[in-house]
Amino acid sequence: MGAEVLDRLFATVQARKGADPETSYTAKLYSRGTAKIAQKVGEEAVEAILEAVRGDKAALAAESADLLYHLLVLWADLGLDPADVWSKLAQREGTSGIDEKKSRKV
Ligand SMILES: N=c1c2ncn([C@@H]3O[C@H](COP(=O)(O)OP(=O)(O)OP(=O)(O)O)[C@@H](O)[C@H]3O)c2ncn1[C@@H]1O[C@H](COP(=O)(O)O)[C@@H](O)[C@H]1O
Repeated sequence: MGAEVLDRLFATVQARKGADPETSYTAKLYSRGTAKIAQKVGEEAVEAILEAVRGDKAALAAESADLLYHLLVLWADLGLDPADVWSKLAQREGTSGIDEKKSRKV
């Protein structure tokens, strides 16, 4: 169900372009600009990391949802299609991160 939820959420945040920042948090983010949205992604990542280190799985799930939402808003703001990210992940399937890193070192 994960990818479907993300695709639906992306369609929703995409549809918020041009919406009223008074009634839509997503529209408020767009109105604040790319740098602010990127900063929010960083803040939510730090909050997720802190909950992970604390070992609080419920809080980590909530912060991870905040992080993914803000990341999708950042993609939409920049016109990045989530399909491009999904295909990157698909290309990497079956390639160990250890092997990939070795292939980058000469
Ligand atoms: N998934 C989310 C989602 N996750 C988190 N948030 C909001 O993200 C904000 C994060 O809290 P913060 O305290 O960091 O934000 P803040 O108080 O505004 O802080 P600053 O921006 O001032 O730093 C909260 O207002 C949350 O409600 C979300 N807001 C919206 N969505 C989805 O986006 C859809 C469209 O939302 P609207 O654009 O508001 O209609 C919703 O139906 C949801 O599906």
